[in-house]
Amino acid sequence: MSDVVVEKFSDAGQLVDAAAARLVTTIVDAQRARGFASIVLTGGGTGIALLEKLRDAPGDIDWSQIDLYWGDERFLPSGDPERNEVQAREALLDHVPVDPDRVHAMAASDGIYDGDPHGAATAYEQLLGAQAHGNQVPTFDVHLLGMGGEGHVNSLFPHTDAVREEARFVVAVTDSPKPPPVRITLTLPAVRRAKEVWLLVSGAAKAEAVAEAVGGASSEDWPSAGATGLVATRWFLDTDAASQL
Ligand SMILES: O=C(O)[C@H](O)[C@@H](O)[C@H](O)[C@H](O)COP(=O)(O)O
Repeated sequence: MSDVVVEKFSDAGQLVDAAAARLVTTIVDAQRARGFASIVLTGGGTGIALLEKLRDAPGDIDWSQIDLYWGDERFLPSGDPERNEVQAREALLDHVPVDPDRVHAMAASDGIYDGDPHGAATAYEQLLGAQAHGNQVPTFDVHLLGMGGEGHVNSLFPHTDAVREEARFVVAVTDSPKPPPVRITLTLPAVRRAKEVWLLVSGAAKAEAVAEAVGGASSEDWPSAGATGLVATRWFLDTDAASQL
């Protein structure tokens, strides 16, 4: 049984600062222990603010020894500012010496998977398998997540095939209730391959979903309830997001 850790902060800025500091330590520890770290990035305001903070305060991170993946992506043309990858590059990756071969972005809609998000999802699943040293998915050190007010994480929305998926590790979503409609997402079985899952959540609009997920609701109703790490699940909450706990 993995640990569930709930940490509360006075506001979103404090939450992001604490998560960034902890991420530096986690990455450095992983690099010292086995030579590299493996992190799944997320989009959204909080996830991108975390990357900006990491750019300002990177500690002893060895940028050449880190594998970066994405938990989900909006299936849009390359360079589109709404792509999580583009936002992550602007916030952090363009400014630090990461190894481009270790930055594993999901396909854009104007490349070889033009019109074929399912093909793009399959390709990303194969990429994960190729990086997994005999497993189907790498054992990520940390899978970062934001959360929507209805409990969505990655592009896993309530009462959808994607959140119910048990076999596939990456799927396409073609009818996302939040625009844009077409996305690629890791599934809950892939999220659960992370040693630690971190959920960064701020604001009163998320309070009900936080309470439901931490309280053990069904992931079909509240997807974040199913986002658990092998070793630990850490909730970084501001006071408002924690107000219904
Ligand atoms: O793909 C998306 O449409 C968003 O990225 C979304 O999934 C976001 O991550 C969460 O809604 C949390 O967003 P905030 O961190 O901004 O609250």
